[in-house]
Amino acid sequence: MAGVDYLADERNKAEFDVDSMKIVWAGSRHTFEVADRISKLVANDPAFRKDDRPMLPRKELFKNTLRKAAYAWKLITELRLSEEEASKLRFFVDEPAYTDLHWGMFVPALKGQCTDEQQSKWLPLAYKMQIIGCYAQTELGHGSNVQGLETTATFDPQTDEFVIHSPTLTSSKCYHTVEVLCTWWPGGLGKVSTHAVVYARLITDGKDHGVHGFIVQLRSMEDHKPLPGITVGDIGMKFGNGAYNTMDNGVLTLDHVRIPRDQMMMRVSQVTREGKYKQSDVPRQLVYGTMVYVRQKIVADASCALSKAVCIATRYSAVRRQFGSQNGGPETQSAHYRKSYTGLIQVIDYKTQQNRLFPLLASAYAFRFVGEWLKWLYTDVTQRLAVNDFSTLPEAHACTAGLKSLTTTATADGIEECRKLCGGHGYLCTSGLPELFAVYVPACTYEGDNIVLLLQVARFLMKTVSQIGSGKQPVGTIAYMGRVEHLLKSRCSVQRAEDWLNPSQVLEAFEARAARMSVSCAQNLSKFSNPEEGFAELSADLVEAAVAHCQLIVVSKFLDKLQQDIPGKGVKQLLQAVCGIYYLSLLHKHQGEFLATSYITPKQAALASDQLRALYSKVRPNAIALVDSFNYTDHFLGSILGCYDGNVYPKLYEAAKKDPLNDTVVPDGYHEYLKPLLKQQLHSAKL
Ligand SMILES: CCCCCCCCCCCCCC(=O)SCCNC(=O)CCNC(=O)[C@H](O)C(C)(C)COP(=O)(O)OP(=O)(O)OC[C@H]1O[C@@H](n2cnc3c(N)ncnc32)[C@H](O)[C@@H]1OP(=O)(O)O
Ligand SMILES: Cc1cc2nc3c(=O)[nH]c(=O)nc-3n(C[C@H](O)[C@H](O)[C@H](O)COP(=O)(O)OP(=O)(O)OC[C@H]3O[C@@H](n4cnc5c(N)ncnc54)[C@H](O)[C@@H]3O)c2cc1C
Repeated sequence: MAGVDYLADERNKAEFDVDSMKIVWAGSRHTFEVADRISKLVANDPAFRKDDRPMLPRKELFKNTLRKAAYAWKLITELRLSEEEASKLRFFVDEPAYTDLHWGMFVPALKGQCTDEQQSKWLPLAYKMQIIGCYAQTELGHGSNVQGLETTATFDPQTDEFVIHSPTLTSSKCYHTVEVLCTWWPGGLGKVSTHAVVYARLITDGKDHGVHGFIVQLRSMEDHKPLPGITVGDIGMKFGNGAYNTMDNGVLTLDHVRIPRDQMMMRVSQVTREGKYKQSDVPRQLVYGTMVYVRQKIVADASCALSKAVCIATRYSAVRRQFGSQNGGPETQSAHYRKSYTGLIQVIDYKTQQNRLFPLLASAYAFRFVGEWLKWLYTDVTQRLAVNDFSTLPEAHACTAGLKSLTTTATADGIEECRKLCGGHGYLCTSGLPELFAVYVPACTYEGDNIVLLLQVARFLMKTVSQIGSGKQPVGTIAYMGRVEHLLKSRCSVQRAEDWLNPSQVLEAFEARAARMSVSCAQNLSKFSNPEEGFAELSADLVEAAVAHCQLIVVSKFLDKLQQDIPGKGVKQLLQAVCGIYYLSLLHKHQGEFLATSYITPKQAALASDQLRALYSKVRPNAIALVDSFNYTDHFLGSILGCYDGNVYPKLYEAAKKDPLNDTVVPDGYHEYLKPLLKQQLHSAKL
């Protein structure tokens, strides 16, 4: 029946003010209002329909994405949307497209790597989309190993140009031979971009200066055909129907392509007219600056993807009933389970369901807050860099790399868990979860493979441990290492389950675990005469230490958030419970490490589990309101299982009827393949 809210009872149970929580989730009232307005604008416009994506053939799918992106741009210009509103519009359109790379990587690369003069030439064109750009770094043979890139940019002093070239064979220093060496993967490159920021080894006067960024025009502005020397195309279908196949990830070879000297991005280093290489006062690592920026964005995005999956799984878990009495008669399951008017048990009331779902709900909130903090950290480091203060760059690199790894791994795993939490129906495309997973999972690989990034964090940790006692006081997220002596000796003082709600107690537990794991790795490393050999041999332990450090950051930022003034009836109390679920579920999952480092005892671990169960009960009546606080429209969720009114079954039935396979009662192919088969069986049966 239209208009009935099947989740109304659930919503009435909420013990906190949902409207206030919506503002906490959005970050501010202003951000909430913008997001609310723009998400409704998108949801109410049929041009942004997306439920047909899994069914469309690739070419149609891609063209459809071009149409949506062009229409979105038309709206942005006609409605004179601000930068914030425009980026929200692209977000709520919710379709991977070349624009993600143009706005998300090309423009930031121009801003971060170009001189003021270069910016004044290129940025206005990019802002008006008179040129469309991508970020072309990864090659067929080199992704993680950026220093190993083989494309070259050789300065020609005769013409004042660089000659950009992809060699056809990898150089002999490689162990393997790749027949064609080309750029491979960049989004937006395959079919759309007119320009690219290409990363290549800079060679002047026969000397290799390592990898630098160059602005290269790829296609004619007249007819979109590739310019001379350029071969470019799409790399082919990727994981999942619909999903990321809206994006034209591309392949590019450059055959002695000439660009003017001033198209080298010259903020970090320059090549003079005479061909002299000059390094600015800024660290070379700033060439990697765009990656730091995007990793920070990816952390913020993780909470969006996870919260979407959690919203679907939570609403559906409240709708779905399994076991109990069919007719309100005697129970067939334990009386502990809350029963609905029908006598059937809502699956959300099973403790096993809560134990899988609520930590993910808590992670979505935790990632939201750590994402907010990381944005602050990034802004802070950018302001420092502007005045040549590079002191916080290593920490910013470690935090963005580590948190990108931690949050994307947990989110990808979490989306898949949400699919399983929805049982069989979670496997339907109409649940929204298969596509969400397929679109999200490459986040574990792009912008730095998650293990490779954790190894960067581990290097930072080992460096910090080696400097303990040198007088250099660790600061920021690593400040706890300054108290390492205390953390190595101290013991957890929890005596009752409620003691696990004490923030300082919790923080010390996570600090002690992280510090002990790092120190243990450093001690083991010191047994190797060759540190690099030791690092490689112990890399699995080092990755675990890096994860412990990153989890500590997320927990501490959630606890910090709770120190702030949070208005709204019951909002802070609920967030305290959610935060408790986040850290206690981590403690439970990594119990082995907390116990092995001897900070806690088995009894204290058991008390943590008792407290965790108590928090599940506290959160249960608020679960639907907690996911309503994300303020997602049904369009954005793209899921029948997660629809706001909970009217799941009729919608599933209607959607099934609309599947193209049901256009005819008798399927295409019946006369060719089924009828002869059935006839033959009939014939042999008669025999
Ligand atoms: C709305 C949602 C978001 C939207 C977003 C847009 C859409 C996105 C769509 C998806 C788009 C996907 C797009 C894509 O995928 S774009 C391609 C992304 N590619 C990668 O991420 C490659 C990953 N590899 C690397 O980053 C490097 O090669 C690593 C780091 C692994 C090693 O490197 P290398 O071998 O050279 O380094 P080293 O270990 O010798 O270390 C050397 C020194 O440098 C320091 N260091 C290293 N790195 C950084 C850094 N970054 N900032 C500051 N410092 C850094 C390091 O600490 C060390 O310092 P020290 O110890 O010497 O002091
Ligand atoms: C959907 C998608 C979009 C992308 N978009 C872009 C883009 O726009 N622009 C662009 O330039 N690139 C892009 N990429 C490329 C992406 O950045 C790389 O794939 C990524 O950096 C990983 O590098 P790789 O593929 O070389 O993985 P590899 O490094 O080959 O990883 C393979 C395995 O080796 C392991 N490994 C590698 N090195 C080490 C090590 N030192 N120690 C231990 N283990 C190691 C990894 O953990 C992994 O398990 C995209 C990739 C994808 C999937």
